[in-house]
Amino acid sequence: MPEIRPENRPGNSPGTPRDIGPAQDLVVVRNLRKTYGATVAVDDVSLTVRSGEIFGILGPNGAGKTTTVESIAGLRAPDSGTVRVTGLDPRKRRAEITSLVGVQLQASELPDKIKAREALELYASFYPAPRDPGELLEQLGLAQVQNTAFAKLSGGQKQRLSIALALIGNPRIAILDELTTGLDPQARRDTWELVRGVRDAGVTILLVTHFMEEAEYLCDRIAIIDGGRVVALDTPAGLIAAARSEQRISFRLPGPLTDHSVLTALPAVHEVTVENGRFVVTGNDDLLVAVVTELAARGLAPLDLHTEQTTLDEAFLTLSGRTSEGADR
Ligand SMILES: Nc1ncnc2c1ncn2[C@@H]1O[C@H](COP(=O)(O)OP(=O)(O)OP(=O)(O)O)[C@@H](O)[C@H]1O
Repeated sequence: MPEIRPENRPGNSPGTPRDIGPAQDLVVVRNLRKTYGATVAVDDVSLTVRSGEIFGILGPNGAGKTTTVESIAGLRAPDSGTVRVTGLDPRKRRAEITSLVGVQLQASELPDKIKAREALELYASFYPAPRDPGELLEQLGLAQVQNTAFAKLSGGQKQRLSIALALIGNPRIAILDELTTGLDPQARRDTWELVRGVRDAGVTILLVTHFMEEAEYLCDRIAIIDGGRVVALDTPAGLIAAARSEQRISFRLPGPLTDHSVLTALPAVHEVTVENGRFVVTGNDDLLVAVVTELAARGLAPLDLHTEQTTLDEAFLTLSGRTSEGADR
């Protein structure tokens, strides 16, 4: 019996997990460099995307994100370095790469009058083993608007259509670039759930974004790119941990604590301040347990206790050495 490889199996759908086997290195980028005249778009990028993950490329405008993923899709020729997708050179194996890698079309690139279903059927005709357009319309919640002209679709529907177009060729990898830009919060959430469903069905996702919240919510691993270089690459939790220099807790006390040195003497504590009767204590990872235990030994239970977490936003700023104005673009 011939082997049916997952990427050739028709009808894979969100909610029907593919049997993709153990994770493998699907995309391997080594020392990628790409210039446009005097502009260094990508200086030196190395990363590996494993099968089954949602891999995020996060960074400010002009960081080199799009040039990196376009090189992976074979749309740009690197000046130096190597790119391999399932071991293939995307510039030399165009036909295979086109089937393996689905690229999200920017929604505005479709003609106004084309209907959602027509667009999908047209794109399906470009691929050797496409997915069924009707099934994709159903799965992406577009069946009701399949005969609606593109210009009349809502922002969320246009975005879902662009995801459908990235998936129509039944790819192993989908590149989604600025997936939710311009969407309202509900449409953004809906799109995130959809992307998770696509991944759960076995499509590896390479997600380009400059939204921290999106990267933190969706991605298994994230490469932070800045100035054409990878400045950090880890899980969202790993990036936050790497950037976290100290923990901070704050609380009130039901009774007086006249001598603060009982807290400052604890090895886990760096600093104690009191603002309007509220204690703010910073220290290392053991801070919370150490402080609460010490207070309990004195019969004091802290009230209104808050622990402050480092966010991915703060991690990005720490790891890239940027100011918040520089990151929020
Ligand atoms: N075709 C091109 N010709 C000339 N310069 C380019 C071209 N494409 C990109 N650049 C420049 O290369 C740099 C990196 O661009 P790139 O689009 O890869 O970054 P990005 O991180 O995706 O940015 P954005 O978030 O704005 O899309 C930028 O300075 C950009 O102006």
